[in-house]
Amino acid sequence: MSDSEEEEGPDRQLKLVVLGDGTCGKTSLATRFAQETFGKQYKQTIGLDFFLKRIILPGNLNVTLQVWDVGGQTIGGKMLDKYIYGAQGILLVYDITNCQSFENLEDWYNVVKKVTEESETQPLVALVGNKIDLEHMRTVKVDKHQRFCQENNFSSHFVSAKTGDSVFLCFQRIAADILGIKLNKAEMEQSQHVVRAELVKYPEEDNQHHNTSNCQSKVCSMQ
Ligand SMILES: Nc1nc2c(ncn2[C@@H]2O[C@H](COP(=O)(O)OP(=O)(O)OP(=O)(O)O)[C@@H](O)[C@H]2O)c(=O)[nH]1
Repeated sequence: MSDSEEEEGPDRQLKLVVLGDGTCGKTSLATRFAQETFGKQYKQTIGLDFFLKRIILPGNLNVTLQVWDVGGQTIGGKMLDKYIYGAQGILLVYDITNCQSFENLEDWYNVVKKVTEESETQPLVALVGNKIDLEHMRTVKVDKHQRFCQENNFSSHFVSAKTGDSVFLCFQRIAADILGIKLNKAEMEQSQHVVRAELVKYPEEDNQHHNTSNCQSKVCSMQ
């Protein structure tokens, strides 16, 4: 073992379980975080998918996050308890444009409580509102989200798996909270994803240029 490995010590491993209704974006969230990709095509998760990602927290602490992406159809099934068992963090995910996906989190959380009531240590639970790129279609009010967090002592997150907005920050904050590490403002700002939007400039005189192949395209970066 090299000196630097000795100094760093072994990686910490955390099990994070992602729960919520089908199509709220759990797989998209996990793949955005672990692989930095996003697929528009919906492919239902049957049972469970599994992702690993190593992050570094302040103090040079290496943490490997095991992300358990649980299919939305597993609620009521026999395996769900086993997936949740031993988790240090639970992400309760809903789609901000789909009220039902928010209301149903009560059922998901009841399963979590049942599985963990006998455990010595309770998992950290995070409420994650996904699809904030669709803010104009929001049906779940921010107030409702905040109230649910306060009533149950959840940490609060809003993300977009599609654009990547706040996804890394969400996982980083959850890992840091579990390990009792405080992130300062600069560290959190560094983790904010830059959202890239495609700007397309159409020809000014439509009747002269019906062919759009000479459109100019620029990329606009926002934070
Ligand atoms: N606009 C938008 N679409 C998203 C976002 N996240 C996911 N989607 C889309 O929503 C659909 C469902 O996403 P999934 O990640 O497969 O949903 P899931 O929760 O894993 O679904 P199950 O496997 O059934 O549990 C897909 O078509 C995604 O492309 C997002 O942040 N914004």
